[in-house]
Amino acid sequence: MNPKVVAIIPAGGSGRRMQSRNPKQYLLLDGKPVLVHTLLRLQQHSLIDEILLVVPEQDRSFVVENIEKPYRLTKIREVISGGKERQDSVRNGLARVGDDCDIIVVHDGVRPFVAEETLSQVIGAALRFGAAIAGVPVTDTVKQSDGAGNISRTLNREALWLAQTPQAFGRRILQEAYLKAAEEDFHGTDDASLVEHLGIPVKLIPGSYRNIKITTPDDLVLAGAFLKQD
Ligand SMILES: Nc1ccn([C@@H]2O[C@H](COP(=O)(O)OP(=O)(O)OP(=O)(O)O)[C@@H](O)[C@H]2O)c(=O)n1
Ligand SMILES: C[C@](O)(CO)[C@H](O)COP(=O)(O)O
Repeated sequence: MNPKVVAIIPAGGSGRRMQSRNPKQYLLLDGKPVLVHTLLRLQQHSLIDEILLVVPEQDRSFVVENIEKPYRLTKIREVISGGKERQDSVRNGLARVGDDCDIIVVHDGVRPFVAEETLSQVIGAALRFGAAIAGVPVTDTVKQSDGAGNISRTLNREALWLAQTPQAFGRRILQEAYLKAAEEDFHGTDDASLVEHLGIPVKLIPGSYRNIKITTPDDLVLAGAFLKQD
């Protein structure tokens, strides 16, 4: 039997660094909200069975009426209220995952350029090894600051990667990681950090430099250029 794959899409942020009136997940790219671009990529992926979409609590009905229904996002099983931090939003999504799920894929609602191939490879590696994320090698030289405006050391770039989403995990592994994080008040900026905290190895799958997270106004300019090329 095929494994059941559920995608949790955290889109519950307010986009402070974008400094726009509307949260960045609703800003238009080529006439469609950023979040719709992202969701269509997951909707169209043959390995993804269900989507749990997490949005700001006050936006749930807006998202159902203006995103889920008009764009026929039929894989969305539930639109869930987000929490204060990204980790809280993913936790709310995780609470709605059924026991029949084998693999959970977490993917930021604001990474609209995720490639089909990246999703396939990350899901495949999670099936084989239990935990896998997409990432790209660092291309700049990385300095550690001493916190007072000086460099304390230069890190070895050979070993450094930028973590992206998608990040995929066996269901029980991610549930256990979130449980331990709650018990120990552990906070991470991605889901893999929580699994690493469990002591479980996580595979790094080379992704794409195009899989940007829309974070600042400059990212929207870049996204517009990528769309023109597609
Ligand atoms: N409480 C939160 C915060 C973030 N996210 C989601 O997690 C993803 C990555 O977060 P980020 O880029 O930091 O989004 P924001 O928190 O909205 O941005 P900022 O930090 O600039 O406020 C986004 O899809 C965002 O909507 C979420 O679901 N719930
Ligand atoms: C999960 C993530 O996209 C991996 O790079 C990133 O850590 C999210 O960070 P943010 O500060 O919530 O944007």
